[in-house]
Amino acid sequence: MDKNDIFNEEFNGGYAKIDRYDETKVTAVASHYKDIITQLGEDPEREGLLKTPERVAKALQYLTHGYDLKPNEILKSAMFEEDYSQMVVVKDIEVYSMCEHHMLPFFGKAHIAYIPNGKIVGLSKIPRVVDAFARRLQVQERLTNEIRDCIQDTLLPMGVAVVIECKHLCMAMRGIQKQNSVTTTSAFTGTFLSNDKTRAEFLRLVTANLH
Ligand SMILES: Nc1nc2c(ncn2[C@@H]2O[C@H](COP(=O)(O)OP(=O)(O)OP(=O)(O)O)[C@@H](O)[C@H]2O)c(=O)[nH]1
Ligand SMILES: [Zn+2]
Repeated sequence: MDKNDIFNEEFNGGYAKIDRYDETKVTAVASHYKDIITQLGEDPEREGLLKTPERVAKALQYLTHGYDLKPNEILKSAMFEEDYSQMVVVKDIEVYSMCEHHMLPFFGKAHIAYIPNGKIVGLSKIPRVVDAFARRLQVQERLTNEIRDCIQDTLLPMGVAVVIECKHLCMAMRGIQKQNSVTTTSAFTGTFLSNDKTRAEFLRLVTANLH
């Protein structure tokens, strides 16, 4: 099976099959989590917690499965020559990532545009690229730049625009505890950088989604 699809297929089916996980990693991570549960003052042997180390290990493996994906290969698998040179915008792409400082989730939406230069890409591949970079330990700024660079370097379009807006749980359920703050990051190449009108058009198309 295509490695890019291992977790997606399982989760499209609504259920994660245990045999798809890397059992060696699951066992190693789970044993650490058993210690962590003890250190937190809990009893890892009580019924509700017995399988928790393994569950957490599998959850973390899923939440970081982007390391196993090759985003540039994802794009290359569906690039088509096409004489279309207007902006292509894919907006409201759900983002779920983990902040690398606290390993707590940050989540929100990505809005992505490119202007073709002889080639278009299969639309679903853009959210797949977002996931490939988001499902890692991240900061929002690097996530934004990595998506931009991948699309620019692989598809070689006239320009790429990426806007991401996320809530960070490390700022909501701990720390500064701001429940409603949203962080917006953006990254541009080519025409989106050099042409104010093009950038404004992109921002106009996605602004309705910004908080
Ligand atoms: N720039 C950036 N910062 C982030 C992101 N996710 C979390 N952070 C911040 O990373 C910083 C880590 O700062 P530290 O002072 O080392 O950690 P801390 O003591 O837990 O900080 P507080 O969250 O302020 O309590 C915090 O300010 C977080 O808000 C991100 O995606 N981008
Ligand atoms: Zn954080």
